[in-house]
Amino acid sequence: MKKLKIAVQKSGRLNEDSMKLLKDIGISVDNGKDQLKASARNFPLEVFYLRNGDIPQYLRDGVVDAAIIGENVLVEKGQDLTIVEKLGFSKCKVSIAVPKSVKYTSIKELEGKRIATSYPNTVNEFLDKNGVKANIHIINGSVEIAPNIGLADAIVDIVSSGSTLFKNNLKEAEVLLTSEAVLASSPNLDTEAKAILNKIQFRIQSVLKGTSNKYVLLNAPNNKIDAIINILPGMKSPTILPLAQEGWSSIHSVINKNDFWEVIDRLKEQGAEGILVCPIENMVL
Ligand SMILES: Nc1ncnc2c1ncn2[C@@H]1O[C@H](COP(=O)(O)OP(=O)(O)OP(=O)(O)O)[C@@H](O)[C@H]1O
Ligand SMILES: O=P(O)(O)OC[C@H]1O[C@H](OP(=O)(O)OP(=O)(O)O)[C@H](O)[C@@H]1O
Ligand SMILES: [Mg+2]
Repeated sequence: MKKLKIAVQKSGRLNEDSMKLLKDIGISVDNGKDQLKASARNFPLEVFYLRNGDIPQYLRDGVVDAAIIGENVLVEKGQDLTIVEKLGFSKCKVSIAVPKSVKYTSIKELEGKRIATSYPNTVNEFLDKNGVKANIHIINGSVEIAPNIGLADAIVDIVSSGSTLFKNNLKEAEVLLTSEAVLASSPNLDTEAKAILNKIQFRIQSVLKGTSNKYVLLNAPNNKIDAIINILPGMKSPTILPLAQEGWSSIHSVINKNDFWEVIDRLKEQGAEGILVCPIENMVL
């Protein structure tokens, strides 16, 4: 039976969440700290543990069919590759940063300056778009140190909390892109590989929908049901069941995680009691 070959970062920021996602979609596979590949026990999938930065070339060459990879790496090295699904973890930005002491008002100020980065294509594209010419110095790690040791006037690197910039006396000047982990695919998948990838995508979508929603159960007096239903949209419409206590009902529904606390406050105002909130593992619509 045909197996889909999927690349996952061998070690680093994406590894743990990528393996957790595979587990959450019901695929069990050995975590390969010391191995290059492993077969899933219960799904036609072979996992290749690779460096994030090498994955675009492997996808392009068809060595692997799909990958969990940082979107920023695809922007840098894989604009010809397809993003199948955004995965919601490892969110970060790729930004220009300059020393705190420098007055920065526009990208034009980087004309003729030295920029240290591990993302030369991303930087060149941004500079070209803005009609600025600068000298790019490619550095593979600890890019933020470059201005402090006199190697560059500015840097372009990943920013998340901003603490690495802060520690190095730098400030964010421009955001070039925002990124998160994505499921990407090779350009030339055959029908069988596509079918397996579709199954994986469907399962991922169900898990992502589940984790972005919560299941809510509450009790309410019958004369408040209409007001409460207006607050709770639910998937189709809320479920309403009579309670043993006369004049009361139990209402069940699904709420988006982002609206959660605000909705709960409004439910309480309308007389909801005994509110239970449960996580949703999967949501198949
Ligand atoms: N501080 C961060 N916060 C959130 N996401 C991040 C952060 N740093 C990196 N990432 C994301 O995780 C990906 C992997 O980063 P990591 O530092 O683990 O590996 P790397 O050194 O870029 O890659 P390789 O696997 O090639 O060694 C990045 O491409 C980016 O998408
Ligand atoms: O804004 P922050 O939250 O500080 O995150 C940004 C830092 O995180 C990443 O480095 P990482 O810790 O992955 O180390 P690395 O440079 O060795 O990859 C990235 O290269 C930045 O340096
Ligand atoms: Mg890193």
